[in-house]
Amino acid sequence: MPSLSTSSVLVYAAPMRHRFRGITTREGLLLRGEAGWGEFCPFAEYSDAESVPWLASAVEAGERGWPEPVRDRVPVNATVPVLSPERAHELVAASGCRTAKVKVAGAGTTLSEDCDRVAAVRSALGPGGAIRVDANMAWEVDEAVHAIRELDRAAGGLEYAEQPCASIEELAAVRRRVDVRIAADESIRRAEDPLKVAVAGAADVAVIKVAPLGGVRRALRVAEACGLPCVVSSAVESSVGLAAGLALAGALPSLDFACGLGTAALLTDDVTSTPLSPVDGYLPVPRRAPEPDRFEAVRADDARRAWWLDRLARVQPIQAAANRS
Ligand SMILES: O=C(O)CCC(=O)c1ccccc1C(=O)O
Ligand SMILES: [Mg+2]
Repeated sequence: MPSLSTSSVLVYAAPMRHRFRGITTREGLLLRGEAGWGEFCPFAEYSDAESVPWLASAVEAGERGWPEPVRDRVPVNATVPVLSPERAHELVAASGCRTAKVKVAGAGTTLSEDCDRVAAVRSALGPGGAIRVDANMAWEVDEAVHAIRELDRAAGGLEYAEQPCASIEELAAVRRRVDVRIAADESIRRAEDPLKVAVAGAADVAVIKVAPLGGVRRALRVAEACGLPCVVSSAVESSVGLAAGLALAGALPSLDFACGLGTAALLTDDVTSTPLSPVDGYLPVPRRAPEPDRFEAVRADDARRAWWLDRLARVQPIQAAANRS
């Protein structure tokens, strides 16, 4: 993106319905190229170097667009933050989704609270639904083995447990000891070598995210190389960023599980009047990102806009150089 006029750069700040990953407002920068809109939204604490693939993903959307899809819709999971059982039940029942991903092991919470939340989600889904849990690396191996067994019982069967521990070696150790499938998330998106996970026999499922992997094409290569069934998941972007995730899910040769792309529901508002909110548990595979025609509703203040423009200006030259080499 050689010259970005400021009119084609929008910075949004959308409040979240529930605290998620420690954040209460999701921010990001939208940029427009020949092919459409792209989203650049690394989390605030990410370094400039870590933000490079996120920009590559936005530039791909803006300048090239995405490869041809092989399906026109994608099943998605409801994403359940650390909430009371009552609110978790409500959220899942209202989602229309047949799969729910429940966040567990949140700071200051107990396993018994997690079990109660998971049981409430089962009652909302009924016996035919699928429940997965995500511990975001919170457990040690023994703790994970114990928690996964308890949660599996409380859920009446878990589809998989996502990233129970931090390291690949720990994931492999847990996987040998439990009957529940193990999914790798952080191990893939922040690993130097994303494929190490499969090699180590550490996971049954790979969670892949477009932005941290540097765009749809690069994520497709990671998916192919890892040789595992993939779940495409969001980084809780606006619908502009979600569209890239759907393009990836739409282009994967096979898709065996629901994707974590139903996260528009976690934001109180979106940048577009045509948000990618699931209907009956599915999202369409779009050819390009939706127009941010409701951007005014979530326009960031001048200070946050300046912060994002600064970040973009620092990351752009690094990304452009990486692209050339
Ligand atoms: O997978 C989902 O259902 C939603 C996406 C999600 O959970 C997520 C969103 C932002 C950052 C991290 C994660 C995660 O999977 O850990
Ligand atoms: Mg995860």
